[in-house]
Amino acid sequence: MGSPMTEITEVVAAVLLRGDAAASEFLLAQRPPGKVYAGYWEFPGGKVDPGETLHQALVRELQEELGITVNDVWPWVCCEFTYPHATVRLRFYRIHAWQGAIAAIEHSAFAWLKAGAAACVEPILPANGPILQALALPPVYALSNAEENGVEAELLRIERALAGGLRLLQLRDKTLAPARRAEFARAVMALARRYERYERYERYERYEEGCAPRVCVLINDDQELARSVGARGLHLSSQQLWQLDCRPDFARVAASCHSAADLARAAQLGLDFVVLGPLLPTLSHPGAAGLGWAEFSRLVERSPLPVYALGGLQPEMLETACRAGAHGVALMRGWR
Ligand SMILES: Nc1nc2c([nH]c(=O)n2[C@H]2C[C@H](O)[C@@H](COP(=O)(O)OP(=O)(O)OP(=O)(O)O)O2)c(=O)[nH]1
Repeated sequence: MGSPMTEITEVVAAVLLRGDAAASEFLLAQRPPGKVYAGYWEFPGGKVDPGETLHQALVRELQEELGITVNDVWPWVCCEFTYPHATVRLRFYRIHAWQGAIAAIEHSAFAWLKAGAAACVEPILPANGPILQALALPPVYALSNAEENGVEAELLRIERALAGGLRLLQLRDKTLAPARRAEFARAVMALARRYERYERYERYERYEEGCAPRVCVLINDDQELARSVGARGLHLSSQQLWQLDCRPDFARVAASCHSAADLARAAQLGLDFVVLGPLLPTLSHPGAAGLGWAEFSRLVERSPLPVYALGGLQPEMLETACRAGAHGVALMRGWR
């Protein structure tokens, strides 16, 4: 028999969401007196009973705790955390629809919080800090494609997209000549600054001066360029993922992953999110078979980091991706 410290308690937790993607809110609930961590705020949910599937446990917990019925749930991130009382494996699910009115059957109070803004309740269960950060990520991660579109046309596309609400952009274009790429990066940063609005985000020390930029540009592969143009984000290739021994010092760090080992490495380095692919055959690699949705789901099932699906996707595939466990979609051609 294993010692209690090595046993893992399986827990399911629900991120109930309302509003559209641009201004969504999620529900936190306050743990009642008598429970461990009484008074702390959590996502509704609880332990999986013996013999139950994760889905059955989630449906039961939400009926017992909130009096609502759910059936359409999207698997999202999974993290392990060791408390003095137990080591838990928390499976988070995003839920956009339910039947019944939410009632405080077991909790002391509820609060709807704006995704990406400072949490207005405290204390929050210690395992949940990264979860709130993940909720601040938008559904689309846009990848620049100046190589195909030309720099001027790409700047126009970026400006239009920023005006339309794009918040997460990777400057890719690895084959542009270095001076041209630097010029492009400076121009992209100038655009991003024009569309940047700051929101208070004081809980997470990673952000300078307690603020999270609403628009984040991540430079692919080049820390020096990222610093020289003032980008707050860095995107690592899967190769760099294995060359670095610690997380580079940027507000947001992401990486490209192709395997379970890459995903584990990104989590170990404490990155913010990853892209995983290629999902489907792409225009750039037409002959290569993609992972497909079933393999994608299998790979992301235990990922503590939010995952964007990448490769041959269209914006309309966002929901399919989310049902497979993705946080969102990374697009090179389909964003506008
Ligand atoms: N429900 C929930 N539990 C969380 C979250 N974050 C987090 O670390 N946990 C931990 C706290 C607990 O150790 C464990 C959940 O156990 P619990 O005591 O709430 O489980 P339960 O509802 O089945 O309650 P009980 O029958 O044991 O009284 O997971 C979260 O966001 N939601």
